[in-house]
Amino acid sequence: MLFAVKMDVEIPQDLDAAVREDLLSREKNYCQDLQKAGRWVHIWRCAGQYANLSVFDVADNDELHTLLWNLPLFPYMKVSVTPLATHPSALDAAAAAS
Ligand SMILES: O=C(O)CC1=CCC(=O)O1
Repeated sequence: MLFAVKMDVEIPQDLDAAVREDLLSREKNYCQDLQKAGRWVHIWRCAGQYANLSVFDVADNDELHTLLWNLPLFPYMKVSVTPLATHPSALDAAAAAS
């Protein structure tokens, strides 16, 4: 199942710099591990925002919830989830088949 997920990041300005760097490092590793596993299939920066628009390919809502809940930055994010369905005009074979 495909989900579009928008993550708006709001890290407090007064968060300790070392804690911030550790969070960002763990977030990057977590994200890249999920990309390698084929779960996190797109991540795009939303231009002009400290936010990303991502696409996840997961078994179900529960798997998505677990992946999002375990994001190191989760406590500092607003997350919105949109389930995706096939668009009838899509040329992309992978999109049409899913
Ligand atoms: O910078 C962001 O958009 C937050 C984020 C999610 C995964 C990652 O590596 O950074």
